[in-house]
Amino acid sequence: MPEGGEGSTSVLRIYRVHTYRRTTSVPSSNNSVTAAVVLVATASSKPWEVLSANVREICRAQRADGSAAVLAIGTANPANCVLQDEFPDFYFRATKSDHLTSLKEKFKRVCQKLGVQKRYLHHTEELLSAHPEFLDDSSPSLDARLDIVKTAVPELAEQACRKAIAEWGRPAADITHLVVTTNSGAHIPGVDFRLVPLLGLRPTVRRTMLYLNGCFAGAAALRLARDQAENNRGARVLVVCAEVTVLLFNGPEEGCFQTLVNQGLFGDGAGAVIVGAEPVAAPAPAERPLFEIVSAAQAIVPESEGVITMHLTRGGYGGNISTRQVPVLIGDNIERCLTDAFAPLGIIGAEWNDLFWDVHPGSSAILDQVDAVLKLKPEKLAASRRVLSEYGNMFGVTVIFVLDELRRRMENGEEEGTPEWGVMVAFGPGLTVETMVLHRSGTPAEKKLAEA
Ligand SMILES: CC(C)(COP(=O)(O)OP(=O)(O)OC[C@H]1O[C@@H](n2cnc3c(N)ncnc32)[C@H](O)[C@@H]1OP(=O)(O)O)[C@@H](O)C(=O)NCCC(=O)NCCSC(=O)CC(=O)O
Repeated sequence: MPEGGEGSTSVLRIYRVHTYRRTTSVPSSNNSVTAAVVLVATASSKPWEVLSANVREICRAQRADGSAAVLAIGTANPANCVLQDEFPDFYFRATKSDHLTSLKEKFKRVCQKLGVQKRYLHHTEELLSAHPEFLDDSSPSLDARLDIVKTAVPELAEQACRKAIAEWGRPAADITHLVVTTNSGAHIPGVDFRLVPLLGLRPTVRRTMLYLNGCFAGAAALRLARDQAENNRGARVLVVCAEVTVLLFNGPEEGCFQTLVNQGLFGDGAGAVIVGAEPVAAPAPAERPLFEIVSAAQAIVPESEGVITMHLTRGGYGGNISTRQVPVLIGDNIERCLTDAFAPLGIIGAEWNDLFWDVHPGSSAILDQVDAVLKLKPEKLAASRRVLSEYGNMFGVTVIFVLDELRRRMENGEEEGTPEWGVMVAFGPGLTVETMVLHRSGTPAEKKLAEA
């Protein structure tokens, strides 16, 4: 507030910082507006001077008081389910490569090592026979692949979002922000734009589209959503990650190990999460926080550029995953990343078995390495291993499935003595590591406090 001016003090103007009305059901702290700043000025003050002098208060009034929390989760997969045991036969038949007998045997061995039992894929044998150009990555096929994902990705994303919104229990029009990630596409306007009419979001919803963030995309989107929710009072952020890996599909080739890993590991799916701070009880149904997002960080592993790379080519995706190096580098760096994530919260020397874990299941070898380095009890990565086994590696979508699996296990009492605190860890291109400290909501201690 300005001090020491001449003349009498008067209320110059009330600036509405948020203008959500009660009818929108966006959380509000009074009947008409969520927050307002009353600017007081001397008679001689100019409005802009008053505004300048109050920037700090205006900004403060826009921020939420509590920490962001996951309020609902939804997941979806295409209908076409493939069993890992049957996949080598399908893959070599569909790509007319059955004559590559020793490569097929090697592929069978690799498929058994990845930790995957089952996956869902948009591409079927019919789709592949309609696109023989997809079998050879030197054939120009990018346009055809992009045409497929242009509709398939928004459709899959829509299914996951609808489930999250249904669980949340509020109208889609109450979503204020939308964060969408995919590696499957390169369109503008993108999936974010398509989802507005598909879901009945407001045309004023604030959209952010993240392309090509690899497997850390889900954690990155949640990190962004947390910042949005905490910096915009009343914000309800819909995060959706969706992948349709038809851009990655191509035929087997002697000497190209990368193709074998790509075809045996990755799956299609979508995961949606609604994030908001200060959950509200009215109007019913009350919002139910599942996990509070207490902190979020990202780090580049030193000298890792080139360990995981991806780019678009005329034949779909190009790029490289150094499959032998990735588990080793993750093992060498994970403890430091976790220590750095917990230190600002005052936790030094944490006992890793005291936490619950949502680790991106890049493959079995990666989870084994994390287990070994952190000396985790076998059940700690059970949710990550189950998702890898049932759905494959779905890039950034996977950590959302693991979060949903953790929630399901906690609600069903399958996680005896589940810890209150946990961590999400995701890996991706570079090598980049995302860490997110989570706090489970609705613990017995919290319930007791609420009842008192
Ligand atoms: C590829 C693996 C399954 C291989 O498993 P193992 O190492 O246990 O098995 P192994 O050594 O017996 O290898 C099995 C067969 O594959 C061959 N082989 C293994 N690695 C190879 C390589 N890099 N190049 C060529 N051949 C290779 C072996 O010679 C053997 O052949 P033979 O049987 O003929 O003797 C594993 O290393 C793994 O899971 N690596 C990590 C995968 C990964 O990077 N995931 C992250 C995805 S990316 C991600 O999640 C993030 C993102 O994309 O952003």
